[in-house]
Amino acid sequence: MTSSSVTAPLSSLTGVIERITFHSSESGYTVARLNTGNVKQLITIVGSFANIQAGQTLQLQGVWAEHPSYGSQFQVVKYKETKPATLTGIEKYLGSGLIKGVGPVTAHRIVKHFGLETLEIIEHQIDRLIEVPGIAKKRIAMIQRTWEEQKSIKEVMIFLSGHGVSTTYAVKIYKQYGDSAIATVTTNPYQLAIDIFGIGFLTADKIARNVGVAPDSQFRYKAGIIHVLDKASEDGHCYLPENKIIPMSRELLTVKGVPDSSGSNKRGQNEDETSTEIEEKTEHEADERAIVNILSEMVQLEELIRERDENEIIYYKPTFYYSEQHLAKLILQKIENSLDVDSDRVKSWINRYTASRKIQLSPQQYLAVLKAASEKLMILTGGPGTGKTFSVHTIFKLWKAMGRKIACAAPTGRAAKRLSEMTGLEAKTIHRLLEFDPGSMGFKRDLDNPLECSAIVIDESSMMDLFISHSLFKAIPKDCQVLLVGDIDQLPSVGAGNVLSDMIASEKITVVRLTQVFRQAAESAIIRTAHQINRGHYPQIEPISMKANSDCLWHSGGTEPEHGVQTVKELIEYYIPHAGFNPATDVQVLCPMTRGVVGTRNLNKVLQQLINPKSEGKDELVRGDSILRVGDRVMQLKNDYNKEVFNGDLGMVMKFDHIDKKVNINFDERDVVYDYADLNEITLAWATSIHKSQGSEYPVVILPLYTQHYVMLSRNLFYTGLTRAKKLALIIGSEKAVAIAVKQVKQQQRYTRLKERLEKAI
Ligand SMILES: Nc1ncnc2c1ncn2[C@@H]1O[C@H](COP(=O)(O)OP(=O)(O)OP(=O)(O)O)[C@@H](O)[C@H]1O
Repeated sequence: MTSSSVTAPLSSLTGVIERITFHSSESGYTVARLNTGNVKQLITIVGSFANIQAGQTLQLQGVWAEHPSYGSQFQVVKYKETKPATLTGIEKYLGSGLIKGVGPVTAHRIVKHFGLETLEIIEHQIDRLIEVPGIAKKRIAMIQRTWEEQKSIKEVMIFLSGHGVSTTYAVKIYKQYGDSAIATVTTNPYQLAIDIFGIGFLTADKIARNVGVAPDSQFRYKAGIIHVLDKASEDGHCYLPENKIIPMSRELLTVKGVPDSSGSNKRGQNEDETSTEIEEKTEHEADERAIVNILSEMVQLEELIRERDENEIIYYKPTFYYSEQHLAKLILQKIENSLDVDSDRVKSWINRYTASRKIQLSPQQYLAVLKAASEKLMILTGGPGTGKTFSVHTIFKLWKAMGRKIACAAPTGRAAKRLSEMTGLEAKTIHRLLEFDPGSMGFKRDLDNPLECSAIVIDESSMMDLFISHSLFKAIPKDCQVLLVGDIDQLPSVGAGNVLSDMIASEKITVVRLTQVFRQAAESAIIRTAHQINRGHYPQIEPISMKANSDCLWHSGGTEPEHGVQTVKELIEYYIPHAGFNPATDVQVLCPMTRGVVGTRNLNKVLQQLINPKSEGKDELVRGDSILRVGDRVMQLKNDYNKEVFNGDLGMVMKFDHIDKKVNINFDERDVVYDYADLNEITLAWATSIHKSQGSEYPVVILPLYTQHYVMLSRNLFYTGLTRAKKLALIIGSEKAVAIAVKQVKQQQRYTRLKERLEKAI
C-alpha cells in the first residue's frame, strides 16, 4: 500500500473515512477526509488505494507533509482496514449495503439510539430495535434475516478485507463460492479473475501474494499467460504469436514494487495502474525459459492450442481455436452448393415487382436480389445511403414469393429495432433469436435444435464477433439461406475476431458491394461527408453558425482538450436547444477514447452536471468518486444473460431502493433490477466511446476529435462515429486531428485465422 517513496520515519493514524474527495479508478490515487474522533477537524489523507469507501475504519501509516495550497496532509504509505470501533464506523458499516433493511438513515437512527452497544444489541437482543423510531416489526425480521446471512460471510469479509479486498468484491466472492470462499481464495486466488467480473489478474495476484503464493509459482505463470491472451482478445485478437505472448507474459509476471510489511506491492493496487513516482526495485524477474516451458505444458494439457501458421508459432485459448475452426467448417459446408433456382423466373419476378411498384433497381441492387434467390450464403455490403435497406426489402418480397420462412436479427437490440422498423418484420437480437438459456449458460438453438426458418437476414453483421457468429451458424438449418448485411468500412466487432472482413477477404463467399449513393441520401451532408472520409479526402464540412442548415457541421473547438469540453458544454446549453433538439433525449456525445479530458469518463461527469444535475427530489447514489442519479443515461458493460442486458445496451436510471440496495434501470421499456453490488456492470453514458456506439443511431451526435486521441484516430473510427448521426452531426476539434483520422487507414491488425481456414479448409 504505497504512495510515494518516503524516507522519514512513519507516523500512525486510525480513523474512519468520512468522505472521498477524489479517487482515480485508473491509478488508485485518492484524496479523502479521515475522522480520527473530532468531526470538526477532519484530516486530509492522500495516497494510493485500490478500493476505498466512506465508512471504512483504517489504520494508516505515513508521513505528514505540507501542501503549498491545501495545507497539512497525511501521505499514506500503507494501510489496513480494521473492524469499526467508533460510532461513525459502526454507522457506516451498518449502512454500507450489506444489511438489507438498513440504509444510511436507519443506520444513523440505530447508532444514535444504542451507541457503541449497537452490534451487541443486533446480535443478542434484536427485538430491541423496535425502540428505534421508524423501525417496525417487519423491518426487524428483514434485518434479522440478513444479519444471520451476513454472519456467515463475516469471517470471509474479515479475511478478505485483511487482504485489501473491498466490501463489494467480498460480497461477490461470497456469492460465487459460498462457504468455500476462503478455501478458494487461499488455494487458487487466480480463480477469482476467471469467475468474478471486476476482479482481474492483478487483483488476484495481489491476493495471491498476500496469502503466500510465490511469484514464480507455476500457478501464477499459467494465470499470467491466460491473462495476456484475455487482454489480447479484448483488443479483438483470437490468438497471439509466440514472439508476442512470451515478452508480454514476461513483462506481466515480473514483479516490481516497494514491498511493505503486509507483503503487498504497488502492482496489485489497481487493474489499470500506470504511472508511478515510486523507486521500484525488481522483486522477481520473470524467466523466459520458464514461460516457454509452461506454454508447452499448457499445450500438452490442452489448456492452450499451439498451431504453426505460414511464418510462426501461435497460441490460442481452446475456446477461441475450436470456435474459429468450427465456424470455418460450418461456413464452408453452407457454401458447398447453391440452391437450384430457375433464374429466368426470378428475373421475371423482379421485373414484374419493380414495374408494379414503379421502382428501378440499380444494376448492383439487381444483382443482389438475383443472387439472393439462389445463394445459400451471401454478403451485402455498402456505405450509408447506398440502398442496402432498399435491396433487403426487395429480397424479402422475393423470398416471400418463393415461400421462404424468414427470420431477421441483428447483434444489438437497437439495430434489431431499426431493422424491424425498416422491414416491418419482427427482428430480434441474435442472442434472443438463439434463445439463451441461463440454466446451461448456452443457447437452446444449436446444431441439434436448429432455428425454424428457411431464410435469415442479419443486419449490422460487421459487429458479429467470433463467438456469436459461431453460435449463429451452429443454429442455422442446413438448407436455410443466409444474407449478411453490413458496412465493411465500419469498425470491426467489439469482441474478438474480424468475421465479416475475413469472410470477404477469403473470396469464398458471394459478396455484392453497393457503391452508388442514391439521390435522396446524397442530399445529406452526413452521408456525403462519410463517403469523403471513406475515400481518404479531408471532408468539406460547413462551419457551425446559427444560420447553418446543413445536417453536418464543424466547430473548430481549439487545439486544447479543455476547449473541447467547453465547446461541448456550449453546444448542449445553447446550440442544440436552438436547433430544436432536446439535449436530454436526442444527443449522444461519442468520443474516440475513455481517458483524457475529452474522454468519456470526464465528459460524463461534465454532461451529468449539465443535463441531469443534482436536484431536490431526484434520488442519487454516491459510489467512490462517481454519482448515479435518477434520470441518468447509462450503458451496460458486459453481457448479462440473466438480466438479458448486453454489452453496449443503453438504459435510464429510474429509482433507487436504498433499503434493499437495488436500483431499477429501464432498457427499451423494460425495467431491470440491479443489486448495488452489480453496479460495476454499468457506466454513465451521456458520452460513450465510438466503439460502443456501433449498431446504434442517434438524432444528434457530437463528435470531438483531438490530437490527444492520436492512438485511436482512424478513418473507420471517424466514419463509424459520424454515421451514427441521423439528423445532425456536430464535429468539433482540431483540423490536425481530422487530417490524422482521415489519413489513418491501417486498421489495427487483428490476429485471426478465419480467412486462412476458409481459404485452405484448415
Ligand atoms: N433503387 C432505388 N431507387 C430509388 N431510391 C432508392 C433506391 N435504392 C435506395 N433508394 C433510396 O436511397 C436512400 C438510401 O437507401 P437505403 O436507406 O436503403 O440505404 P442504406 O444503405 O440502407 O443506408 P444506411 O446504411 O444509411 O441505412 C433511401 O431514401 C432509399 O429510399
